[in-house]
Amino acid sequence: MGADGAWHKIPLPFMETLVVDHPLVAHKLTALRDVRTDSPTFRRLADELVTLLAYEATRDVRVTEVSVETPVATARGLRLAKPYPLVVPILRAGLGMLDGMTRLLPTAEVGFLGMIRNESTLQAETYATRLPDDLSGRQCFVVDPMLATGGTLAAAVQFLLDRGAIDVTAICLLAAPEGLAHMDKVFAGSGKPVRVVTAALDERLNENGYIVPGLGDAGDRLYGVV
Ligand SMILES: O=P(O)(O)OC[C@H]1O[C@H](OP(=O)(O)OP(=O)(O)O)[C@H](O)[C@@H]1O
Ligand SMILES: O=c1cc[nH]c(=O)[nH]1
Ligand SMILES: [Mg+2]
Repeated sequence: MGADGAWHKIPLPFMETLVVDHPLVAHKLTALRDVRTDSPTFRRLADELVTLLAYEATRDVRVTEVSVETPVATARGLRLAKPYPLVVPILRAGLGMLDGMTRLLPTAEVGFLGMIRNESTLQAETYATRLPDDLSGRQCFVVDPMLATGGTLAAAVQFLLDRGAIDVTAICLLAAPEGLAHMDKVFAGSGKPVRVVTAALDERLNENGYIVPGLGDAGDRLYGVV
């Protein structure tokens, strides 16, 4: 178990993977999965869940020592270190997690990746890239609700490592064993910390590459596509 039962790790050869164990996370995830949950509620739950997961996912965010004057005396404290982290939502579904992240990290810079999984090949295709060219020295947080085959997330993380990111943490609402194994294989030799923080490790992928039991297509459920 992790910090007093807050999370547990999935044993993988390389990549650190935390599953957050908290009754509020479990409660909200259960409602998110429910096919009867409508899009407005689905959006609210995704927003709330990412904030709960981000609390654990940002344990290693870099800080710097400062001192401030209180109304009473000088106090020593910490502030987020510069350069501030980069938050990268993967469009479309990652957008449903952006507000929850920037609420917790208001000074973070936001980059964007537009990616879509070709549903016949299950390969990720990138249609939009808005990232800083130079990420040297930067911590990055990628948000995408679903880690299924891992093709999308692996490509997204690679974009960031190629630009010099020093560590990348992916926050996903659900992960499949196949996706974690793929990420672990792809980044085993990268020499840079890549980690995943999620609310649940589901059973498997079905023949269409959907997470079982999962929650369906996250983008469609977020944006009312029926
Ligand atoms: O791990 P993978 O097998 O790559 O699948 C996961 C990806 O699939 C979904 O995106 P989708 O391609 O449906 O685009 P959308 O977010 O716009 O719905 C989801 O939002 C992830 O990005
Ligand atoms: O279950 C899945 C798998 C990929 N993408 C989704 O949105 N849901
Ligand atoms: Mg989708």
